[in-house]
Amino acid sequence: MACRSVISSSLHMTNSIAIKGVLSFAPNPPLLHRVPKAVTFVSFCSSTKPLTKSFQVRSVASTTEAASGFDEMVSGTKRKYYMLGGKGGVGKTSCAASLAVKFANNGHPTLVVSTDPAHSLSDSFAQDLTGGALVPVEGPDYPLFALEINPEKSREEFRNAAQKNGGTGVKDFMDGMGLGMIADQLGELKLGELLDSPPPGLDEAIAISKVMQFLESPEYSMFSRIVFDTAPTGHTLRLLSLPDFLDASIGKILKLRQKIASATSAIKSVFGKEETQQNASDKLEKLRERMIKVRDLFRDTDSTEFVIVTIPTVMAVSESSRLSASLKKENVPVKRLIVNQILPPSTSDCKFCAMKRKDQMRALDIIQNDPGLSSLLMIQAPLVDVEIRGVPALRFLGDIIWK
Ligand SMILES: Nc1ncnc2c1ncn2[C@@H]1O[C@H](COP(=O)(O)OP(=O)(O)OP(=O)(O)O)[C@@H](O)[C@H]1O
Repeated sequence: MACRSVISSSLHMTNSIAIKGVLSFAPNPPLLHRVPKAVTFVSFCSSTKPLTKSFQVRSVASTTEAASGFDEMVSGTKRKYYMLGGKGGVGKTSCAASLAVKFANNGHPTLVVSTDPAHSLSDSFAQDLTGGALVPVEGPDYPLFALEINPEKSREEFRNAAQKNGGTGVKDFMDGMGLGMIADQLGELKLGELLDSPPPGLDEAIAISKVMQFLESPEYSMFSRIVFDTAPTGHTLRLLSLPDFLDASIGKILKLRQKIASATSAIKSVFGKEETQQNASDKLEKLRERMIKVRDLFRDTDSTEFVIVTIPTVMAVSESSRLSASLKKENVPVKRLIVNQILPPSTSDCKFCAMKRKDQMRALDIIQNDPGLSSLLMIQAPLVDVEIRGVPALRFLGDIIWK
């Protein structure tokens, strides 16, 4: 038996076999402006009797009834950061992009940033957003810009600054001056090694610190909402401890540099390198400051929230449970859990759908019994039958998720 149970956009439906209900969203009070929107829920199964309208609307409502608390997310003009993260492929980019569109359509000049080395923002918005610079996204009512950070390029900048001060460049320099003991201390920092074969998460740490650098510049001051589409869980977890590690490493290098400054200044002035070293030192100090800002930003309950995205499978939920525990341990504020791609209701399932639904129920059950996950506000997002690409599709998804 062929069976379909879908939720579809009125923008999308051309061959609606059985449109069962139209639910008009009662929009939340706008910050500046909001366009009312109607979304059509469709459910049909080719060989079974059609669903009744009342069942349809009631069932869909049960899928989406838990409000995301968007009112709270959208209120206020003070800048807020939202970081969306989870296992690979669960829909982080779609959820992040739909949130960014929703903020922009509610009056917030918004920036959506991808720090995932495998960017998919361009695919999600169906626009070319590559290039490592601010790119305007066409479509939303208020300004929405996207930024895909190039981790390779950022890492190269970091490497250059570090090498001049504490990496192999300085080590060789000091070896040459008979300061081997200090050089050994430098070896302990393992910074050169770190940069040569960076662990997962370093790229992301550097990418986010790059964003911090951008945010200090005046052209970024307009953004009141900043949404991060982060790299998959493993990277994010390592990222949380990296700023501390890097901060300590850079701090040690700077201290060391001060110690040897007097010993080397005469030699450096002979070789005319004083100015270059000072510039590099300033750069490193700035990077260190940014790392501290990144660390503080991740833990600032007033302005930042990490939203966990998952799907209803045992594997994804287990990973989300670990992520939630780690975020808690690191004092990163988490309030919401999106369970994405939930099968919409249907009176009659094919064998495949019935099995899938049972699996999903089991995964939802695990969430309810998980001490960390169950304490979060669960937002259930349905599996839709459109590919989430382009602003209209993101707006459609956003209106379902962010209520
Ligand atoms: N609720 C949904 N219904 C239907 N398709 C969805 C839904 N959410 C996401 N998708 C689709 O799933 C695919 C993966 O989504 P997305 O790129 O957002 O995931 P991701 O977690 O960011 O992936 P990655 O870890 O690879 O960056 C995309 O094709 C997207 O259109």
